[in-house]
Order: sequence, then C-alpha cells, then structure tokens
Amino acid sequence: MVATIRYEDIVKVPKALLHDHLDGGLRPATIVELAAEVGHELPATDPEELGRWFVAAADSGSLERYLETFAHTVAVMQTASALRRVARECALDLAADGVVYAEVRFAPEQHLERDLSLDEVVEAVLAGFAEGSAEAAATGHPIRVGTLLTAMRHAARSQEIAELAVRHRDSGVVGFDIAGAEAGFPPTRHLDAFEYLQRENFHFTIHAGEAFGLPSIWQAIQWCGADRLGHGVRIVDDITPGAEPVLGRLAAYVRDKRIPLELCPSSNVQTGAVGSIAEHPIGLLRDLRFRVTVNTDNRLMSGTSMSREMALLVDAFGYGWSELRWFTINAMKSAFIPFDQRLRIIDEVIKPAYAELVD
Ligand SMILES: O=c1[nH]cnc2c1ncn2[C@H]1C[C@H](O)[C@@H](CO)O1
Ligand SMILES: [Zn+2]
Repeated sequence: MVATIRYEDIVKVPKALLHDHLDGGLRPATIVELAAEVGHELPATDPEELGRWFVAAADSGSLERYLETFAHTVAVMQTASALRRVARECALDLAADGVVYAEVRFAPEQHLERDLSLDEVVEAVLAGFAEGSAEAAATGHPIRVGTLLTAMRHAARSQEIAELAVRHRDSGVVGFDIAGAEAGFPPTRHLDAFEYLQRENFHFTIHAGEAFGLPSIWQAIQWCGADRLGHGVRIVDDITPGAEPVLGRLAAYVRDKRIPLELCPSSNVQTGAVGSIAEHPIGLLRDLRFRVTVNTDNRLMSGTSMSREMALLVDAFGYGWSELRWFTINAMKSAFIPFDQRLRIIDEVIKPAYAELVD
C-alpha cells in the first residue's frame, strides 16, 4: 500500500498548514537579489549554494544556533516592497505545493530597521499574501493564507504586537504567537498580552515544548490559555511508554481538550528536539489520537515543503492516504478562521479529493 503513494500525488492532494514562518521560507534566489539591493553580505551568493548553507547551518542540534540563521532573512525584509515580494512568493510556493489553507507567521518587530512602522509592516505582508493568492487562484491553485503575528519571547513588545494583531483582524490577521529561544523565556512573561487577547476573543498559539519540556507546555495552556501548541512535541515526556501507554495529567488534558499540536518533524530533528524522523513522537501521538497536525516550520532552513514532510512520514511510519487525510482534516479543524469557513474547506475541498484515494 505504502509503495503506491508517490511524491507527486502527495503534491496534488489538498493540504493544510498551520505552522510556517514567513522569514523561514524565502526563496534563496530572492534572498540573493534583495541582499544585493540593500548591501547585505551573505554566506553565499549562488542561490543553490545559499539554500544548502541554510540547511547545513540550521542543522546544528540547538534551537539557539538554528535561530541565528534568521539574521540573513530578516536583514533583507526591511522595506515594504521586500516584505510584499516575500509574502507573494510564499503564497505562490505553498499553493504550487498543493497547500489550500496556510497560516503563516512572522514577527513585525523584527522588520523596523529602516523606516517602517508596525502597521506598515503588516500591511505590506497582507498585500503580498493577497497578491500571491490571487495569482495562484488564476493558475488553478487556490489557496487561503491567514497571517499570525508573532512576538519575540526574549523581547518586551508582546502587548503591542497583540494589539497590532487585533487591529488587523478584519483584514487577514487571524492569530497571535510567541517564538524565539524557549529556555529562560517562559510564556508567562507575556501573560498580559495573552489575557488581553482572551478579552478580545482572539486566537493564539504559543511555541512551547520544543527546546524545553513540560513546564513550558503547562504554562502555555494553563496560565496563558493557548488555543494550540507550536510544536508541543515534548508532551511525550508526560507519557509512560509501553504496551498500554499511560498519560500523565497534562498529557491527558491536552488530549481530552483536543488541543492541536503543530508538529514540525524536520525542524525538530535539526534543533535536536528528536533524534530522527523515525524516532519522532508523532508516531506515538497519532496512535494515541492526540490532535496531531503536520507542519513545515521553516521551509528554507529545513529544505522542505508540506509535501516533503508528509512524504518523510509515509516513509518512516508507513502512513497511507487515510493518515494523510486525518492530518489534513485535523489541521483544518484547528485553523483560526471561523468555523463555517473551516468546514467549507473540509467538505468542499479536502474530503472530495481524498475520497478518491482512501478506501
Ligand atoms: O521553531 C522555532 N522555534 C522558536 N522560534 C522560531 C522557530 N522558527 C522560527 N522561529 C523564530 C525566528 C523567526 O525570526 C521568528 C518569527 O518568524 O520566529
Ligand atoms: Zn516555529
């Protein structure tokens, strides 16, 4: 059965992606061109070589070193035209890979090095997504892109970014997130922002349980009220393995409440959160029926795509179309757009496409 799943067929089926960073998904050729325009020095100027450099440099086994590579992408995303271009290309690249729904995140506070305001940064990115989505639809690859605004957890601008997200909620910003180095920067540092967002009936996810374990996940959910967990892979630390795995109280809570896990297999291997794709807890978490979703995190740093992440899981775990459909519907159910709109994509786009493949 597994042998019948071909990569090109995975590309063709509709996929939903909840965890993808705008500044982690640039085309290498675009980085080279934008860097030349602003005089930013890169580790390589041949696009293919630069692409390889990113993957190798991010392959460090440490989240902190992985994050250092973003200096080169953030440096070339400091003008409205660069942001708009990168967002347009992101929508086009995801659509060409068969992604029909994507939530793409970035941290506006990292794009203020020239003369843009926070609102101008967001407007440029939203314009790029709209442009790319319209072009993709015109070529037969419709995609809906929702934007998540991220605040950097080591910084102190989360309240401001949360307010920015709410200000743009009717023009494409569908959620909020915190990201950056996890150890030493617990989610509760940003409690004011999360409490504000709850009062605004807004949605948010929190990067937690990636480089740091259960306390981070516990805070994200029980103190901050996160709707979803960015990664959350370390929830396995609260599961005693065996013929009948035993869930601790936090793992049981996450599963009982159907809290979505935004798992990012390749990224986790690169940052050392897990040893290999085959050892990735996604196998166990799926067997235990957690609300598992599959994500890219940073397509540039991992040299990956949504189809490739799924293909890696097919190879490692022998998954077939029914598992790929399950991941896709899980993601779509967990999206931050309104319920009726999620349902429409599930019923009109995802289910009909997989119906032909799943027996
Ligand atoms: O996997 C990640 N964990 C924590 N932070 C991350 C990850 N991937 C990207 N980031 C950071 C670096 C980016 O500059 C920032 C906003 O997208 O988010
Ligand atoms: Zn991430």
